[in-house]
Amino acid sequence: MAVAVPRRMLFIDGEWREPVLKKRIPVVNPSTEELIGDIPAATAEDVELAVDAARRALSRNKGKDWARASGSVRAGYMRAIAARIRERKSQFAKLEVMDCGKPYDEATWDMDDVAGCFEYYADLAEGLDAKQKAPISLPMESFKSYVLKEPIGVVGLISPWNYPLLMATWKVAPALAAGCAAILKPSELASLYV
Ligand SMILES: NC(=O)c1ccc[n+]([C@@H]2O[C@H](COP(=O)([O-])OP(=O)(O)OC[C@H]3O[C@@H](n4cnc5c(N)ncnc54)[C@H](O)[C@@H]3O)[C@@H](O)[C@H]2O)c1
Ligand SMILES: NCCCC=O
Repeated sequence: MAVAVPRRMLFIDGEWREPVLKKRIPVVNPSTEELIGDIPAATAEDVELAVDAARRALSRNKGKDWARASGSVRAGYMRAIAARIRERKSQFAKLEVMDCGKPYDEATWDMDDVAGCFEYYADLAEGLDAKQKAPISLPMESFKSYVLKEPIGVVGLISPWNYPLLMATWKVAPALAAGCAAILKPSELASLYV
């Protein structure tokens, strides 16, 4: 059942980095109470870097790369994430068993839910394209009005320990579908999947 615990780092600006202050948090397997590894402890310094990178990502290429890309472009990335989750389902499930003590079968169902959640929001992202600039009927023909759906920008997401990857996905997938840039702060109690 046990899998090798990878050495985790922070993913900021498209690359894996050590935290600025190099602090780490021990990871204990709740079933065996063994120390099985550690995870990076981000501090305000790392958050500043992440926020800065997220803002730059949103404005890159005048927003056309992500925030103002079509919903179907974003959906393509989200379906690719879902496919990779399915490919590595067993590995992720085993890490969650060691990380938060849930049964393997349940962790496996959770991974199916994770992939399904990315696909669900990919569908919604595609649906956004058809709704974009939907006209609003007004009583005077000299005025025109329509609905323009825009991402709110950079969002900060805090997720819990008990369904680590699934609860992160419940927050990350809708944010990506909407065209936001997301900064995820997973639980310090269960973050081996990151
Ligand atoms: N636990 C669940 O089953 C569940 C289900 C659905 C959604 N959620 C959502 O997940 C989120 C977390 O839920 P939870 O049950 O872990 O709640 P919680 O209140 O126990 O959250 C604790 C987490 O919040 C972090 N936190 C608190 N203040 C912070 C701060 N100022 N800066 C950075 N991190 C801070 C802690 O480090 C910890 O990781 C909530 O938004 C909750 O609505 C949880
Ligand atoms: N099936 C997942 C439920 C997660 C928490 O509300």
